[in-house]
Amino acid sequence: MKETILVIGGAGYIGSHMCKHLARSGYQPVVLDSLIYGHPEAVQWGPLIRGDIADAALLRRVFSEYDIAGVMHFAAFTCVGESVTDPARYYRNNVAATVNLLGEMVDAGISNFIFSSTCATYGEPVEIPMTEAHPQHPINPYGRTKLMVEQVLSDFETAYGLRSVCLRYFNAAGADSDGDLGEDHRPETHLIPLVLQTALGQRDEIQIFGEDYPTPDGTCVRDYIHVIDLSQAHLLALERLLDGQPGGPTIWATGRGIRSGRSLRRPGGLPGNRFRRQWPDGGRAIRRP
Ligand SMILES: O=c1ccn([C@@H]2O[C@H](COP(=O)(O)OP(=O)(O)O[C@H]3O[C@H](CO)[C@@H](O)[C@H](O)[C@H]3O)[C@@H](O)[C@H]2O)c(=O)[nH]1
Repeated sequence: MKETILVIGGAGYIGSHMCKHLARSGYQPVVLDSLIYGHPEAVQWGPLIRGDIADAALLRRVFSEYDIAGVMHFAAFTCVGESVTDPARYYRNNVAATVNLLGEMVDAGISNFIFSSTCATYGEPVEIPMTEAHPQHPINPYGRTKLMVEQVLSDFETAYGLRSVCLRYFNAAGADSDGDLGEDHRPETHLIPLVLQTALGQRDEIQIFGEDYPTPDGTCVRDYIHVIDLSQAHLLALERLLDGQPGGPTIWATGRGIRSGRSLRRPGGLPGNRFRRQWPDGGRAIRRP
């Protein structure tokens, strides 16, 4: 058995896939999750500690109980629209609680940190394809919370030697190929699960947000990367730090943008096409932040 890795948010979508991948690769994942959004049944490859990273006493207990070689952090709030309407919730959880975690890691002498950042730290692209050097001007509070943590990490490395890799990734999609895990947000706000739920008749309708983007059908473009590929990316980043190599930011994407409007084509294997394009007021679909 290799090292023990603390996976914060390991009961969530990407975090749970990460735990399975860690276990298969010979590591022992230990999950810390508040279970606000996580699913306890998704934690199958190691212990689950229920708690919040804002709780310093809990973190101290976890760090003294386990010999933790590295921390992977997936426990952010991620709904872009909600971050606009309730930014306090996002800055408290995504920034303040994460700074608490990092401070406790420094005190415990744990110096390897893998951070799930986001391409949302870039804002509107000024050049495509984007590289790590692309200017970072996030356009919503969610993206700003992630950028702030990236900046904190840079300062913590300089001052305390806390090394980190920030994975700025695009839209996670897909599910575990054995069927053990999948995507299950409650409430669900993500495009692909919503399309599938609509096609299955579990929802009456889906709206495509925005028809005035500079694309052939006017809908927004995203780059969807498979969650298993993302797990492998996180593992490579972790092993780089465990090998003593320097960290830094890194982009993960497929390089192939897909328009939201294309998601309304009949999903493979599902009967018929339940989607009817309809706008009650005859107007255009409004963009979401
Ligand atoms: O009912 C819906 C839901 C979404 N969309 C659009 O579909 C695209 C994808 O949306 P969604 O699946 O909600 O993902 P994002 O808003 O792009 O955000 C995700 O992807 C980001 C990286 O791109 C991550 O940082 C976030 O955590 C993650 O929620 C966007 O253009 C949305 O406006 C719709 O048109 N209708």
